[in-house]
Amino acid sequence: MAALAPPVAAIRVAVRRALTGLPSPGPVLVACSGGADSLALAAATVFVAPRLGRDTVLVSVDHGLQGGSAERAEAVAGWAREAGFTAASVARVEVAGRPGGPEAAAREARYEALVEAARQHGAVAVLTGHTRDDQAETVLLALARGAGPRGLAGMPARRELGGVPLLRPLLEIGRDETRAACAVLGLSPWQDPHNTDPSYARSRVRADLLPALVRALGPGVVDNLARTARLVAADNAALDELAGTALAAARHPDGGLSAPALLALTPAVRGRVLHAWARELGAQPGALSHRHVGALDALVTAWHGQGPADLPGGVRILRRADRLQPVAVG
Ligand SMILES: Nc1ncnc2c1ncn2[C@@H]1O[C@H](COP(=O)(O)OP(=O)(O)OP(=O)(O)O)[C@@H](O)[C@H]1O
Repeated sequence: MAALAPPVAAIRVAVRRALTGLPSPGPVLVACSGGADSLALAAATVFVAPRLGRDTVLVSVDHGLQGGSAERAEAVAGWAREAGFTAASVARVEVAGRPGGPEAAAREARYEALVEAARQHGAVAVLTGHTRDDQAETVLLALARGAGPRGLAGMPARRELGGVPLLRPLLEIGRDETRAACAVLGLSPWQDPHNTDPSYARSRVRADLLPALVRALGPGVVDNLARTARLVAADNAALDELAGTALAAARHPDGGLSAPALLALTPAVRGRVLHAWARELGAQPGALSHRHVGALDALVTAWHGQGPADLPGGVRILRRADRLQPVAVG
């Protein structure tokens, strides 16, 4: 019997590891664009999941943004049925009219459709094909925009998505391995023109920055960036836990927070407490910047009778005596 090609084996092992951690029985849903990463993921999942007693569902999202997108999504779903997926379908989404840039709008529409499909099929997890290279790009982009530890932690291997776990089993697999696996399996991945379009920052990182870093610093760079993300994520989890305890201790029954209690915290924990509190009060995480948290922090650490801090989502915080208090705007 011929030996299993190493990239195929590595991807199957990664998928098996991710699925073995799922607590409840039920099908898993693979989000597949037809690109090399998610195609390799789909091929591994349809091999591994049935051996663990799980059904498999594949969904290909048609964003309707490029000519031929509907046909391509249908072709991916057709391949999946032949490959042995229990169910495979195309989800057509409307991207226009959503807030944010086109990439963000497409992502939001895609995730909504995936959650809806997961509900329909009773899927216990949604799997995406993000790789170690995607993670390295995410870390570099976060570093360049000064995102802080939350951004440097990159993408988690698991998070909640509308009540369904979102799993990224390939975060420690290289893009060269997904391409090699597709080649070995005789699969022809689709090349997304967006991935090479220089008008996207991520494409420029992929095409120019990462190759330049590898040339300058050696081939271990991608792996090291991904490891940085894992290390920072672990520190973030510890700091978030401390912040949760500190937030509870600083709370006043009237809904405010004690300024002296906040002042006694280390800046790293205080920043997280204020960030968590602002989110709890309704400030949208995507719009909540360092500047907003800095204005809240100044009410604690640089108090000189200044006016309120206005946060996104119509949240206003002012300081009264020794307390930070939310007040109605308008
Ligand atoms: N149109 C789509 N339909 C279903 N899932 C998608 C679609 N686009 C992206 N995804 C999911 O999101 C993941 C990340 O997509 P993104 O386009 O950011 O990265 P990528 O590295 O180009 O992935 P791929 O090679 O699989 O297209 C994909 O691996 C896939 O699981």
